Amino acid sequence: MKEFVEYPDSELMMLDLADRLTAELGEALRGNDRATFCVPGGTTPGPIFDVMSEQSLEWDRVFVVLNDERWVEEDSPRSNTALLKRKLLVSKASEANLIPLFKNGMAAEDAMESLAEGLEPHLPISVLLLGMGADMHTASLFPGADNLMAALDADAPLLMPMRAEGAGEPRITLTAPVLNDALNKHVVITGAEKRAALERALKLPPEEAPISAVLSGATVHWAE
Ligand SMILES: O=C1O[C@H](COP(=O)(O)O)[C@@H](O)[C@H](O)[C@H]1O
Repeated sequence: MKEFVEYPDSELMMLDLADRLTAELGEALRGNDRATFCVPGGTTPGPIFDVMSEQSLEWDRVFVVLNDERWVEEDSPRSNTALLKRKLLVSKASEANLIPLFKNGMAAEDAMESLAEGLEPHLPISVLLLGMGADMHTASLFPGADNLMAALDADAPLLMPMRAEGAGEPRITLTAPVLNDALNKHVVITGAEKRAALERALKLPPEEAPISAVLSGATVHWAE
């Protein structure tokens, strides 16, 4: 891990982190014609998205992709794509471009190739924000998942389908090498349980604690 930043409260963390991510995207756009912003789903990042969506940036040059998607249709409350469309891709950020990680009416395994083709031109990721579950999963790299070892491999493809007991539905995830190639890497976590899980993960191999596979060079942001 590069740095562990502890904030007095989660509201302040979300505001500070939003500013930092927007600044890093701005920096990426100064040197390139476009930037790729890779973000988590789940319950944590909503307040960051709320702030960022109102911030001034050349959003039409930003390409947004999820770390992972739950293989459910967009009308499901579990859809990470729906969260993005509701929280980030609104207001000023409605100009940003979404790189899809879901295809209606197809199995994850069958959609993998065409979704990877859509992602490939936008790599490496300019700015990566990851979340983490209390079980030490990040993206959809779950402990005990069927394709975990393949997704951690340095030669992994860009995307992999993933099924795990703790995951609920089938998943699709960016793999560890794609996440690790990101030019700026952040992890956001809240609460004592996740902080304890992160501390445990630092002593465990990635097959037991997948978050530990992507911590190198990452700044971890924590608040109660
Ligand atoms: O299922 C998922 O979980 C993680 C963590 O979610 P949270 O609700 O505990 O914040 C998330 O980072 C990932 O993108 C998501 O698909």
